[in-house]
Amino acid sequence: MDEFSRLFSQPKTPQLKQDGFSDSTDKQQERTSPIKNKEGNQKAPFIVPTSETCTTPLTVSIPTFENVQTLPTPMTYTPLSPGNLSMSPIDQSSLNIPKRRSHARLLDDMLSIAQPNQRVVSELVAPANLLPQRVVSLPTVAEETFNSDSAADSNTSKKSCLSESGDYTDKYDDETLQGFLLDHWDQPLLWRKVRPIGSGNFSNVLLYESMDQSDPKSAQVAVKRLKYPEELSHVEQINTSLRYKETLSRLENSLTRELQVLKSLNHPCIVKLLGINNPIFITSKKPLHDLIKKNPRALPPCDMIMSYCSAGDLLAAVMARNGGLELWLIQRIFAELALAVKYLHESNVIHRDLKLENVLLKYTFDDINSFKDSPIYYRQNVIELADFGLCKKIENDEMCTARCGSEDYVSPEILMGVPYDGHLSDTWALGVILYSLFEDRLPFDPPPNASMRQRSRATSHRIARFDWRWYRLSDDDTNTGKKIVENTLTRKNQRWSIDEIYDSPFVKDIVDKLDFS
Ligand SMILES: Nc1ncnc2c1ncn2[C@@H]1O[C@H](COP(=O)(O)OP(=O)(O)OP(=O)(O)O)[C@@H](O)[C@H]1O
Repeated sequence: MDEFSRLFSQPKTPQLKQDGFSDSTDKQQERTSPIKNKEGNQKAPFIVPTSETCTTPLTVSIPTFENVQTLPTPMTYTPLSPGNLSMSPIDQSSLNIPKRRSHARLLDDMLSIAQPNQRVVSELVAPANLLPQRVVSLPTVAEETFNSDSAADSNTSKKSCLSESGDYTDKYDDETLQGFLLDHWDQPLLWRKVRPIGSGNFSNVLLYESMDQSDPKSAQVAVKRLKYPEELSHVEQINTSLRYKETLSRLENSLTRELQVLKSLNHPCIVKLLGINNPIFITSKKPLHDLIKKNPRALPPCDMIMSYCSAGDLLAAVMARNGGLELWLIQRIFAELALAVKYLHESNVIHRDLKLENVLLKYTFDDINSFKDSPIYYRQNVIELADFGLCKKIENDEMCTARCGSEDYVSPEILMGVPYDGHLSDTWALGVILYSLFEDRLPFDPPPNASMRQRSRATSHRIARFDWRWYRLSDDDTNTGKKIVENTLTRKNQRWSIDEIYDSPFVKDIVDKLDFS
């Protein structure tokens, strides 16, 4: 098995519980904690207003981010000027992005699902002696619980669930999926399993092909199979514990939100929900409760039938070619991503989990290169944005309080625990993505040639300090995309909105040429 195959065979790190982050209420609590300077002396307090009163607490505490408790007062963002670096210290041949490590999504909705002994984000600091190298996820307790690679396991439990769960199950076996295209609940269709294609913290994704192949749109589909938490998947009798009920409700909220939002979206650069294995997941407001009532012993599987992107996710694709994506390709991919996010924000949806793994490619880089000069180049989208598990439909000026996202992409205001504007957290994540494509490293990883001390600093610490800089592009004054990064990886009151990103020459030059109609 070569190195890349080995990397990708690693299960993703599950999203993790933050005990101190259980503020699922809308009202933000005041948090207090002394801020210390380098010597450990208490500094002037950092101020966090409450969402309700906007009064000033004396100090702030950052719950459970042990390594963040000594945050300095966030500094003005000062990326080092290109002139300060005569030569990039980065080894141009090395690629430092590839790390399937901390997909540490602080999923507010899932808090009660996590096991008490799961890792927390602050444990994901790079070991002090870590040399620049690829880092993969370390196995965790939760991975043992929901082994993301074990499609076979999930099939087994699926089979036993299904045989007992009534409707929509009789035609099912391990290799065959019965499902329904949206709003065609009276016409069951059959798909045959081809192979697993990916896995996340909350799902396994498998490729299926239609048995009759009559509809090209659903001839090949990606089936996103929800992973039920252990405590929900092996219920031998009706479980009336409070924890069980909370877990069920939170999972149900998250699932129905993802499905309803996906169902409402229609954009070429966004993955499509084509159907579902059981219409109750779409038609009921409380599908899991309804299903449990039907069969209290186990939950039947939830299989979302999605459009299939045959070239996989962007992180995997970038890794497979060891980075070094050409500028025109980065520009094209990012322009489509900006289009997708603009559409989402105009639809009052925030994504909250924008990252390289959630950008899916319809074509390989080689394929894109091969039709780059043909007229279809601008008529065909090359990406689809996926994973709406953390998305939220919001009112116009609604602020969010749920701390969620993936560790490397999360904005400082989310880390700080203050109510945040989800639009701006999305544009922060876009900045992280674009930087990563330009530099082949994540912006808040330990810098190349970092000292032991710098390495031991948490990613969250660097994020809170806006501590990033250009390396590979330090001397490049021609790349107009740099402006997007510089105006997104910055304080929220200076940060670009999606419209500003869209209007920047780097994006506009491409989107003006696109014609997906
Ligand atoms: N429509 C698709 N076509 C091709 N591959 C897909 C598709 N959907 C998902 N994948 C693959 O499966 C992986 C996991 O999917 P997804 O991110 O939706 O799951 P998740 O459990 O919500 O993940 P996360 O832990 O990131 O929240 C993706 O990174 C991608 O590699």
